[in-house]
Amino acid sequence: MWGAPFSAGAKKMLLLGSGELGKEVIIEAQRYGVECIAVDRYEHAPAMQVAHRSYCIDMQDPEALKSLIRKEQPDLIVPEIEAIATHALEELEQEGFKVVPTARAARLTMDREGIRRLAAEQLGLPTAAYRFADNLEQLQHAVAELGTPCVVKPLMSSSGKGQSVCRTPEEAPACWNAALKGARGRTARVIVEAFVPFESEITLLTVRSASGTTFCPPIGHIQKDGDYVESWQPHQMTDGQLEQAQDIARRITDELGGYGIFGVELFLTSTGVVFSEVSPRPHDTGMVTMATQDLSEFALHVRAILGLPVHEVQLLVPGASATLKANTAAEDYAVAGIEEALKLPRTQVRIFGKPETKVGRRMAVALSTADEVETARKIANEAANKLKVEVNVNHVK
Ligand SMILES: Nc1ncnc2c1ncn2[C@@H]1O[C@H](COP(=O)(O)OP(=O)(O)OP(=O)(O)O)[C@@H](O)[C@H]1O
Ligand SMILES: NCC(=O)N[C@@H]1O[C@H](COP(=O)([O-])[O-])[C@@H](O)[C@H]1O
Ligand SMILES: [Mg+2]
Repeated sequence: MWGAPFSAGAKKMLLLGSGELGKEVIIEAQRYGVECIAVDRYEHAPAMQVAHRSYCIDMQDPEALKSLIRKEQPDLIVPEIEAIATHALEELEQEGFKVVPTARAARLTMDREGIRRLAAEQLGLPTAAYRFADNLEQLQHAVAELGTPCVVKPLMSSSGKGQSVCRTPEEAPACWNAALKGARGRTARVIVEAFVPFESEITLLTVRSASGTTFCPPIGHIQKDGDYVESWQPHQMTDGQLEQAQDIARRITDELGGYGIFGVELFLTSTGVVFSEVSPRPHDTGMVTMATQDLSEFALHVRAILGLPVHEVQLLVPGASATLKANTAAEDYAVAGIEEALKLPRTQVRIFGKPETKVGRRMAVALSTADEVETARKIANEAANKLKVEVNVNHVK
């Protein structure tokens, strides 16, 4: 039970990170009459454009974070990205604020070391062999121990930023420099992972709610340079693989606790299912659920975090998503080709409305459904190819 937005009895949700995923979370929360506050490090972020109000702060600055939250007094603090001063969230939780799903989950998953040690060393989940390194010498030692190819990632980064595959020991210095450049956080430490020769990879969206734990049908995806370019649902798996995947997802999400959706990333290999990482929030590859499920991953997240019941998720139709990325940096841009994309059958597009482009920045996504996943993938890719980011179009206002 809650009052209208702006009233004393309003239910207030404060989102930390305001990208394309947060935009959909806020749209779903608005449907429940929740008062929505969007926060990010830059102005006019996508979720800010659909929120009741917004703030631009450095979310890695604990003092800035605490003073905003104490001022706003939200009922729910919803992390939408990893790069947040999570120790400040733990302090706020101690004061009685509710962090989604929990402040500890946000802290452990923002840092690849935290979640990897928990998954592999505490829970005994199968993962790639790994080492950590604080400098080039340690990285070279780790590469020698793990063998090549291996994958080097900054401890704090997402969407593949700063990640590289080290194919020979000679490539180690280039990998070290790439990690330093791409790290979002304030640490120079990296994780080095043995390369997993997977047959396919999936996201198993897992919802923890007042009704218990429920799983969405598996989402298959393809990543380029560590970032997702295409996803589809359902992904064909054997009963045995699905059982292993759900078992891993249940163990890691039970350990993290709290209510909300989790994107559990898994590799399917010839010898079994391997845990990769988990997001305690909606997942980019899960955008496909806006077209395929009765309740999208965003609707499920909002329902779960509000403490509402969540029933078994219904897959209504097979579908796929394909992304549009910018290839140059520009402040003036437009997305062309929307009409052509929408001429394709059973296709929708979502344009995120980011204020500027950057090299490799995700700007929009095409969503298609069909009677077969393969057809949906083909059409979603065709639709995304019709979309173009045109820069410096010199719009006259
Ligand atoms: N050890 C590995 N072996 C093989 N491929 C890997 C390995 N680690 C990562 N990858 C590939 O790189 C992709 C991105 O890796 P990861 O999920 O760790 O990065 P990320 O920056 O956290 O991405 P996101 O934030 O989009 O989830 C994986 O989905 C997979 O395709
Ligand atoms: N893999 C994580 C992911 O997809 N996160 C999504 O991307 C946004 C950042 O985009 P930007 O880098 O273009 O600002 C985040 O805010 C979130 O919505
Ligand atoms: Mg990932």
